[in-house]
Amino acid sequence: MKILVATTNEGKLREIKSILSDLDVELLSLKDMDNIIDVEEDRKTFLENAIKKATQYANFYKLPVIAEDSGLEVDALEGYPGVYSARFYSIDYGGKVEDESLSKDEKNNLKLLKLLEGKQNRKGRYKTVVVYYDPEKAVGIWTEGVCEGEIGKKPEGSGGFGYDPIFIPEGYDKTMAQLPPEEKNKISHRGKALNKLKELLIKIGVVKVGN
Ligand SMILES: O=P(O)(O)OP(=O)(O)OP(=O)(O)OC[C@H]1O[C@@H](n2cnc3c(O)ncnc32)[C@H](O)[C@@H]1O
Ligand SMILES: [Mg+2]
Repeated sequence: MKILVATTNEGKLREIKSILSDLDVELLSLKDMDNIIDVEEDRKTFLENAIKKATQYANFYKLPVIAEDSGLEVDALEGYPGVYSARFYSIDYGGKVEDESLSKDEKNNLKLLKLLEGKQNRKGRYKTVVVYYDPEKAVGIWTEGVCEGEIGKKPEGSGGFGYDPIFIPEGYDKTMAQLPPEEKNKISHRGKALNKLKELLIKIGVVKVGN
């Protein structure tokens, strides 16, 4: 069976495909589709955004879909960036970063480090909500995963994506970007949520292990 991994984020796509690689399914990406629709993420929670993405993509492409909404919540910033994690550099909270010579991820990280300058409490966590939705069989499942950690003082490492160069997982003295991908997938919010989803999909007979 085919499942569309409906994300525009290459880093997420890479990790989702690797974590689900032991399933007997063909994982498609938006690049395999004839045309790409844009789903506006205007909801207040990861769950609502993930449901919106999964249902809109599934109903448009008439395929079972896995979509997720995720982000970083920082305690000293009242939980920001949260659902604004992808575009944190461009929102009013904490001021905008306009340096067009930087990538979106670099602008997000620069803004976060600036807002945490001098702050003792650097605790934070990655959160994701993953949604599987099959419009034909009317099967909808969602799972979530959390990865506790703290924000480092400067970007380190070249692996992963997004906030990984400044996110130090609990129990580690390295950033997520300094860990090999398989290590990140074992401890990340995405790995936890997708492994829960895998278990449920196998349990209800939607997928099997082994390809
Ligand atoms: O919505 P889609 O198309 O899936 O792609 P996106 O990048 O916009 O994804 P989100 O809306 O879920 O925003 C998640 C942002 O949170 C950050 N993020 C999520 N998971 C991460 C991870 O594992 N490592 C580093 N940053 C992460 C990163 O900046 C993402 O852009
Ligand atoms: Mg998004």
